[in-house]
Amino acid sequence: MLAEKMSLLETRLRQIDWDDMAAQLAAGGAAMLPALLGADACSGLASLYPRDEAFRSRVVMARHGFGSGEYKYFAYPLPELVGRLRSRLYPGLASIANAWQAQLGIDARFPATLDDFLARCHAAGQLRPTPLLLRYGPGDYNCLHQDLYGEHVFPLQVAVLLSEPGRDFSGGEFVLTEQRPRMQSRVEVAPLRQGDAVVFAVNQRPVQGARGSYRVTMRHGVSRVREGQRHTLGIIFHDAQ
Ligand SMILES: O=C(O)CCC(=O)C(=O)O
Ligand SMILES: [Fe+2]
Repeated sequence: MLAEKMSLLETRLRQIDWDDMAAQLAAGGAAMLPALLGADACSGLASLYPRDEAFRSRVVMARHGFGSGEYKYFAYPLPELVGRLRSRLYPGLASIANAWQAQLGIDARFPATLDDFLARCHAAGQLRPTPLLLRYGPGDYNCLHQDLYGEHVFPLQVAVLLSEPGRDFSGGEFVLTEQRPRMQSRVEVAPLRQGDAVVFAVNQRPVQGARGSYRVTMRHGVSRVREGQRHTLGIIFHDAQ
């Protein structure tokens, strides 16, 4: 079963058009990866939520003013599917991240493999895993935020919708805002179905202007769930302090 899910995932990962992803990110700050996971993989991941032994911590969003609903950070070792997604998505995203660094005139580059990037995080005391499962019920939402957990930040992250809109829940749209210098903010909604992923900028991204590149600040969140239950898998590449 797991072997079958892994080979489906490998096939899907090999189909990713990284140039198209870079172009989507440059155009709007988010890129869709349709059908990254199958329905079985989605329900399997969502069903881990109550299993406390798989996680290192639980966050009740209302207690921190983050919104309403809750999430749990996975413990190491990550479930195989989550670990595989994180390590296999990283290299392509690192190429995009390095092109962004060049565009912004920043010398530092991200290493080619997740292991090498995590070694940097770990050497700086960012040791705790950040992939997470989120759970929302009726009335829950996730305020606009950025997932920053220390000095080392990988500039792109991925969220996979594990529930099916219209069947499992209504409302609960994934939203992104883009704050542009001296301009009003722009908003984008990612039209996710079950198993679809969205790739987006964690913090800032470059935009090509008439006189060189400038940075815009991105935030993401989830609008209010109206009915049902919505689960998401979040893949953040930097570890946390
Ligand atoms: O539930 C969502 O779609 C948002 C998840 C999120 O904030 C994240 O993955 O960082
Ligand atoms: Fe987030």
